[in-house]
Amino acid sequence: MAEENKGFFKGLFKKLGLGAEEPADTAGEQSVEEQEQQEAATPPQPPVSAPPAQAQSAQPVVPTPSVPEPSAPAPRQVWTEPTAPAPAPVSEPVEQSKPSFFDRLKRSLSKTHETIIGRVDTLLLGKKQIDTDTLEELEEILITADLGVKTTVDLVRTLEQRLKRDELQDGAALKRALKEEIQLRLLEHHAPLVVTDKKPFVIMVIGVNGVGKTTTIGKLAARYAGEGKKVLLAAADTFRAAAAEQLETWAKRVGADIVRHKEGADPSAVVFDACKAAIARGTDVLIIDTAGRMHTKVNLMEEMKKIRRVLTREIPDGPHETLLVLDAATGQNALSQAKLFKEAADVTGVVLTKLDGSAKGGIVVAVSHEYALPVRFIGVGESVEDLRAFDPIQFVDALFQ
Ligand SMILES: Nc1nc2c(ncn2[C@@H]2O[C@H](COP(=O)(O)OP(=O)(O)OP(=O)(O)O)[C@@H](O)[C@H]2O)c(=O)[nH]1
Repeated sequence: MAEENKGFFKGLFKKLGLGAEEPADTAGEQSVEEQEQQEAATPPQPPVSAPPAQAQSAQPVVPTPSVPEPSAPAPRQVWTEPTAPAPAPVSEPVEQSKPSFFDRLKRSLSKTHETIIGRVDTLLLGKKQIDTDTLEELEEILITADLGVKTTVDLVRTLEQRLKRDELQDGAALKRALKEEIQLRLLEHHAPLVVTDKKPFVIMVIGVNGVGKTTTIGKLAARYAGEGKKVLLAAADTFRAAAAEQLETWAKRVGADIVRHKEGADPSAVVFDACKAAIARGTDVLIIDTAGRMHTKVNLMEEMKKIRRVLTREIPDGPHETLLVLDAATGQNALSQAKLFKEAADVTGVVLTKLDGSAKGGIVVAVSHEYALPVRFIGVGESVEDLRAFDPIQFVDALFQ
């Protein structure tokens, strides 16, 4: 068995209480993630398979003097986690520090918790025995809770097998088994986004408009700039002037450079200039914002192909990550978008935004399992610290608690 598989099963057995030693390190965690880990009051993390290390190859750095210099970079600010609010009045000596990320995640998932776990609890209330009828009802709950038909059918089939093996004696056992099986499916494709030291490491961000793409780019820029990386943003969403302005505001705020053209300009031209500038300036991370206004698959494919053609001419192994942003609150629509973009744009990772306040968080499981895509980050609010590296164990724990 491959080493990483051993690690995976060891971690899994530990999670299931079947005895295993120390969990392996999660590969590729960034310093912000370390802060997140400290914050999160979660049980020990099982190992997750890190994405295959990308071979180091020297970038053909050909600085071209003719490259138009983008606007001067704002002074770099190092982003840190906001500090805890001021201490409470003396009358309340209880801890008043800001809630841990785990607590915030739990709160964000409270509607999804109601939709899935609340209904499962009602189903199991007073049930002395679990039978196939119970599993049929569970199937209906999961489908209507946005876990997707394919994932639900797979989950329920596995639970049926466990029922036959006499593993589901009561409601508590069924709930435990459901949690384990959801975690397993999320872990199957899980891999954090590892920004290697390729210069520049290119992240192309795609998704339809309004899903939180620009905000996500701003938050990512803050994360990487906070780690001391030199970040350049490419405003290749040229359809809407406000998009580039919004990106520029983020660039100033986090101390990143930006390359932008006039509204309506050719997105590929922005990408070309951004690549040249990134190479010339020794940028660590180049993040490309793209427009999400291609309504048909053919249009989308053509636009993506064109951008990639221009990009790979300058940076032959780029983009190193094609990040699809999906709005979790749109449920099944997000699933359809994942399908369309996966077919058209070689998606390598997903960001699920707006999980806060949404009852459709089950979509995280559906997107990951149905399309075999790693969820890299989740968005649980509008502020910078609300974009978090996705942790399947923590996510499912928060969902079930
Ligand atoms: N509550 C919440 N709001 C979010 C989150 N992520 C983004 N938003 C908000 O969603 C709205 C749309 O975000 P944008 O970043 O402008 O979306 P976009 O996909 O770039 O949209 P276009 O620029 O129109 O293409 C903004 O008001 C964001 O603040 C999140 O995780 N939670």
